Amino acid sequence: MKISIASDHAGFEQKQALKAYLEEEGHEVTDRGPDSDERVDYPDFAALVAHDVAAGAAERGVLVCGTGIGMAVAANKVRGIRAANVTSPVFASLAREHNDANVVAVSGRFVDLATNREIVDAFLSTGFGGGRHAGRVEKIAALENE
Ligand SMILES: O=C(CO)[C@H](O)[C@H](O)[C@H](O)COP(=O)(O)O
Repeated sequence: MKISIASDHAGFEQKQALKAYLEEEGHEVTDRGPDSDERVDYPDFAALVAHDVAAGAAERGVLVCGTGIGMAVAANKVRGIRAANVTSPVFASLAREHNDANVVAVSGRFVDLATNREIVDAFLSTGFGGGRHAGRVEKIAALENE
């Protein structure tokens, strides 16, 4: 799968590890930075990944900051993005199954790497459930026209 990944300084270390893990798993990963743990602003990097996904250059996005919250808030400002801030594998599955989330935002400071690997695995391997969830996701999209 084509994946776009980025972080801020707080998520840099786990971003590097998750990128390597995803590549080992056979995914095609675009690293949108940063290249060091020098302090940066998370919206700049959330935007790069969100635009990759919105444009179809990547099928899914992975973002890492201190909590994942700022990244998700910023990514969700881009039309077509449904970013979920996730702290457990089951929430990752539900974000896909119920919400058709296309970006996952994880915490580099409060969630360990092993858990974040499981989160990303669940996020990438779970399909959208459709059915009763489809109309709800359409209503989310309609909010973008208000
Ligand atoms: O956006 C966040 C909080 O919701 C992220 O955790 C950021 O990584 C965090 O705000 C960065 O904080 P810092 O004090 O500048 O390291």
